[in-house]
Amino acid sequence: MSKRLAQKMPQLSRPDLLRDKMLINGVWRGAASSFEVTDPATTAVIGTVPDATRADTQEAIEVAKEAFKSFRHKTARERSDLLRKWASLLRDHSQDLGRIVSLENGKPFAEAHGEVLACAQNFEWFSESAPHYTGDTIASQNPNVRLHTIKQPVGVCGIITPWNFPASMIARKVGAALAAGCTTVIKPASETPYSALAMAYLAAEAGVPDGVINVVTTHSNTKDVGHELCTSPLVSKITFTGSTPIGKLLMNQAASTVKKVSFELGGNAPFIIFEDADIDKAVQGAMASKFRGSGQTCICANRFFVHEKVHDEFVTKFAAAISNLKPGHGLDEGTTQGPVINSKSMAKVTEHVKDALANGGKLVVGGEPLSELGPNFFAPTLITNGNQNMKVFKEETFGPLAVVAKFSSDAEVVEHANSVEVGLAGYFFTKDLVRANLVAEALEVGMIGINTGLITEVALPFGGIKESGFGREGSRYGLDDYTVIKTVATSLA
Ligand SMILES: NC(=O)c1ccc[n+]([C@@H]2O[C@H](COP(=O)([O-])OP(=O)(O)OC[C@H]3O[C@@H](n4cnc5c(N)ncnc54)[C@H](O)[C@@H]3O)[C@@H](O)[C@H]2O)c1
Ligand SMILES: O=CCCC(=O)O
Repeated sequence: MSKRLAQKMPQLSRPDLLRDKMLINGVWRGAASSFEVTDPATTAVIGTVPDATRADTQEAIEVAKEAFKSFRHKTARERSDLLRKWASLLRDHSQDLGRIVSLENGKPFAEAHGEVLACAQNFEWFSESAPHYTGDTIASQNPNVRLHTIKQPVGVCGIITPWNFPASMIARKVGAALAAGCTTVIKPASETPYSALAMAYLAAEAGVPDGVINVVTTHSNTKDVGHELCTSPLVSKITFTGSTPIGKLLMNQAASTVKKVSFELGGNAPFIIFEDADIDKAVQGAMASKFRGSGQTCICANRFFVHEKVHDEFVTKFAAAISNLKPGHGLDEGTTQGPVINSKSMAKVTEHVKDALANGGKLVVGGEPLSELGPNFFAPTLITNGNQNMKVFKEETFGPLAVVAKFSSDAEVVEHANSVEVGLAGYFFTKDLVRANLVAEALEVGMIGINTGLITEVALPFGGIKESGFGREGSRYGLDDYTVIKTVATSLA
């Protein structure tokens, strides 16, 4: 273990939560080879985990299929109790889990800890939903027929998740899956497997039966493992959160066996400030929406549109707030801004900054890597004079870059906001009730924040439209994606 690593390795009150094996059928085991996981702030190695193969994945799928035979018959109350216990263990160990999330993802500890609590809330939500999720009695058109529906678990779910929320992207899916009575094979991102493994370890402690939750970690065999999950006839559903290009690839693969699918894909959120907005509130919202996770959340504001009458006031206050951010290691006290995940992300932020400046942008704050902090730190950056020729107005940066464009009319700004292929989240600030309704209806996105930059909570139906995907996670719709409706017609004649 490297010295650099030892400095940042968090002290855990439960060191056994840092698992270095994968979980198949209740057994913690290795694979033929393993891969290294690194701390994005330093690139020091945290440890190694198994590099699962297609054969390992087939085994995990088979045991999940076997476990489904009995798990599907657990009563809703029994599944509810399991989720409640799991949530409670997550709360008990939230400090340790937060440290693991922060270490492997890079986000500040406070954000990582918040993510763990969000996981517990997800399990609590689905624990409450399970016993209340029932079919319907339907009035038939025929007096001699009775119709009713039953909702049944879809079966084995393949779960593929990204690194930006190493814990909560899994919780949203596995919470709903277990509430419905499904079993799962989880493939976490290779950058952040430890959070997934720790959560699965606590699931076993909560009493989740062997084979219900399986975790396969992989790096060099990602394509094979993904292909197996998406094409195996034993898997009934694929749920994926990640980029739009990989989503399209997996959707194609899943079509071969007509699986039920839900896809939470990339965004490119517009953030609009109208002339009647409360500017201080808008700055607060912009900070929360743009810089959470160092700009690496799928619902991060990516394109700022500010009315010409309030542009200068907003820019001055936004620049001051950005200058107050404190970049550093996520586990260091006082850090409010971690690194980006890797060199590929650094390259993308750098490219978007250069491109914006080459297309007439004016640098206000930041603009450069913070190499003295580590290889993956980029200064929180603000650029004005934004325009539609810039790359950042066409694709998400997924990094700490905010570019502001001026606008002068509602029609113009809505047209620009809708000019991209994706539609996940959108935000706007106004005090005008009529405008608020009309703009909310006009924006082509799945989720809208009005006078707020923070929208995520478990009660909110989370998901996108257009090329941001489909399906809704959390909320009262969250179980629909993990169940099938069976209709029963009974003849009385
Ligand atoms: N809509 C949402 O809820 C949401 C949430 C988080 C992230 N995202 C999006 O995810 C992207 C960033 O995450 P990322 O870089 O990890 O995305 P990614 O698509 O590269 O990876 C996501 C997951 O897919 C896996 N993967 C990659 N290639 C694969 C393949 N060929 N077959 C099977 N699996 C494969 C990765 O290992 C990871 O587990 C951004 O575009 C972001 O907007 C969306
Ligand atoms: O990155 C996507 C999820 C964002 C969130 O949970 O707020």
